[in-house]
Amino acid sequence: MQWSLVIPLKPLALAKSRLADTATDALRPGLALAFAVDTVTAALACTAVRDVAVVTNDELAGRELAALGARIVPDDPRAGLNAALAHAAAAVRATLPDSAVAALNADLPALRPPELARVLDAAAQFPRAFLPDAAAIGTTLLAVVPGHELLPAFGTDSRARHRASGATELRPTAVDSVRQDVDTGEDLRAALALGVGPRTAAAAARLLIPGQ
Ligand SMILES: Nc1nc2c(ncn2[C@@H]2O[C@H](COP(=O)(O)OP(=O)(O)OP(=O)(O)O)[C@@H](O)[C@H]2O)c(=O)[nH]1
Ligand SMILES: C=C(OP(=O)(O)O)C(=O)O
Repeated sequence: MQWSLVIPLKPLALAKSRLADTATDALRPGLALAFAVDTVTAALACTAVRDVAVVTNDELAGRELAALGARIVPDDPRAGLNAALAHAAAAVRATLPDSAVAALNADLPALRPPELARVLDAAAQFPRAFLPDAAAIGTTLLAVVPGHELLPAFGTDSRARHRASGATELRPTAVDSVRQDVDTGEDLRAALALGVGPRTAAAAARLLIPGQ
């Protein structure tokens, strides 16, 4: 099965606020953009991915991610993450009504295309499925096959919400890079240990993280 991905991205100046103790206000927007560039680059290189739509109102990020080959969908609802994802999924299906759609976070700088393909192949077995994040509290991917609505419920404790909503929790092995979202300095160290993409490696090198 070939997938359309929808990837949400906040305005960079507001993004990754929980990294304030790790990256200054001057460096954080560039770091958030680096995560998104590495995430989208890996997503576009995945054999199971047909197309990638990024839902964002950030102009700079929109330009850079469009240059990589992503479609940019404006975050017209301006009503938070789940409204943005539902809007982007509808935009994708307005063009491709029978597409399989998966929402993927933009903060997966260690993402490896074969690991994403493994997760999407697993998701194809169920109407609606999700992958818990590395902390096992949140969600990094929510996927629906044709004929089913995404019904995103991302945010704090989204693993429990997605489970309660009837989505199947995926448990594939060897997919750490798809689960390693970066919210905190500790998450960033974990992602660096897995091996991040080149943009994040360059941005992180400016942070002087202990142990890097
Ligand atoms: N388009 C859009 N994307 C969003 C919105 N809120 C969050 N996101 C994105 O959703 C993904 C998951 O959000 P978080 O992990 O909480 O990232 P974040 O909001 O940048 O991080 P914090 O500021 O620390 O909460 C990230 O890729 C965000 O950029 C929104 O209102 N609109
Ligand atoms: C949006 C989410 O991410 P975080 O917990 O990183 O805010 C989520 O896990 O649903």
